[in-house]
Amino acid sequence: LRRGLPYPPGPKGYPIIGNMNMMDQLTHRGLARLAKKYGGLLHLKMGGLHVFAVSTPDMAREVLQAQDAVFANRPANVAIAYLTYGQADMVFANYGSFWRQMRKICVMKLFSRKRAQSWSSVRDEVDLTVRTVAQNLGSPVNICELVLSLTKNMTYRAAFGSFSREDQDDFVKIIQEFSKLFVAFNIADFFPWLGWIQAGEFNRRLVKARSSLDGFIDKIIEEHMQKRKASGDEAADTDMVDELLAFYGEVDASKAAFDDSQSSIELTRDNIKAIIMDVMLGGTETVAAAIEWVMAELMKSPEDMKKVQQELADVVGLCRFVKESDIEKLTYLKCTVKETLRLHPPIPLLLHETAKDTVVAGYRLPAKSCVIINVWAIGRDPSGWVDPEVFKPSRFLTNDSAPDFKGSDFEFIPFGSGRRSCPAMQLGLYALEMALAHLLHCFNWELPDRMKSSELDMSDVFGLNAPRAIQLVAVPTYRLSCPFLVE
Ligand code: HEM
Repeated sequence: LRRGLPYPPGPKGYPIIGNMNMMDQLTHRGLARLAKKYGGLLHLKMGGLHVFAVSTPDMAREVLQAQDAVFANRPANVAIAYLTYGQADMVFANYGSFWRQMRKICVMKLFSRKRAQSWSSVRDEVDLTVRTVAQNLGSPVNICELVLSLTKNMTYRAAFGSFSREDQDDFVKIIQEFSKLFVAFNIADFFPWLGWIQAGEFNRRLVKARSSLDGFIDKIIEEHMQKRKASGDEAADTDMVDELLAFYGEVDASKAAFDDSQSSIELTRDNIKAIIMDVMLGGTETVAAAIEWVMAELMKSPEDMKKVQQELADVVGLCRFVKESDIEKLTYLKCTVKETLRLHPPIPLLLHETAKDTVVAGYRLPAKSCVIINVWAIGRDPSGWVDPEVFKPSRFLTNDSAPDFKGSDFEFIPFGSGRRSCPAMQLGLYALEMALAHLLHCFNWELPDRMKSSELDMSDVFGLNAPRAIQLVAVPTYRLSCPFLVE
């Protein structure tokens, strides 16, 4: 029956290559343009690979709710399979008992509110960032660099505990190379029989990247194991590596079956390395891009900046610093964060894969197809939003039915929805809100060189994330009445 059904509409392709001449359209903007012509579920054929793009809230509901289990796998290209030790991590693991166990460990041991060290890493690094700004009052500050260094330090501290600056720089370079390789064009992904054309050079790059990560994390794992031995496994100050080492077994767990009935879980070194990489990739640029976009939107809209800062003055006052307990009362700041994540979701395209042949809206989708959910287009879809292109935080303020990002309002899914949604949403939001509350409470921000807010460029670029094309630079002045003590 399914074989008789048509594929969803899409641009006509050429024999053999299909739509590979349209590779450059596989971005959030390119796919949104195609969706205007072909609809909320469209079909492209990239060589031998079927690709489906989902661009409306209704279609997202079909895929992420009605048939969640069918769409819960991840497509793994050659680079992803190699760099994740054969999908031995959580982000790229296929849906099943292995992924379920990994996710349980990560949620309970790394991202939960009970893991105080992840959350205190946020507070310590926000504090250091505020001090850095206080030392540069009156001078232009590159906000992109400032917040990227904040989130890198935050994740690095949470993952590895203490760190030296050189170690961190090396690690950041390794992760950047991983990000590039994940999205690099590799002909073997589309025509496996043509892989030999590129194989030599591409494979050498993959091997080099993975052996750098091996060398780096092996050293850290050894140090942590020594520390555990010395303290009899009971060290009070545990970081993510310590938490993961508690599950370490000298078995080859990539081959071990993780069935749900197993009461004890064993992780290999490869699992531990791959999870740490997930955390660095998942938690660094996402949060940094979101902070920078909120700052940019507020500088572009002085009215909203005034409302956010007035709220901070009302709730916190101007003679003490923001405390964690203030955050829940900062309603307008929270609406501003939501509105920014609607317009600039840090992960604009979600990548899923079909586990079996299926039917959506009367169309056929074969097993092992790549399904791209365009969160960026969905957040701007006129069926879900009034004036979708306008930045208006108050749209989240007025009524109880305003969409929330918990995943059941399909017009607003910056953290995804369903089984594969972000497991660290609370931690990510905490970092985002703490950083913004401090930066906007302590300082006023002006654009440099008398630039008008209307002149601020809001273009984005496409990669694994969608950061600003032009880095935001602004000049801080101190706003509080209590003195700032820079040690
Ligand atoms: C503003 C911050 C963040 C945003 C907007 C965000 C967004 C997302 C999205 C959209 C997904 C994929 C959902 C899907 O494919 O359906 C995801 C997955 C994931 N995120 Fe986040 N994220 C954020 C922060 C973080 C942080 C701080 C961490 C870790 C420290 C993290 C770790 C992960 C992991 C491990 C996954 C993979 C889950 C899986 O495949 O089962 N994220 N995130």
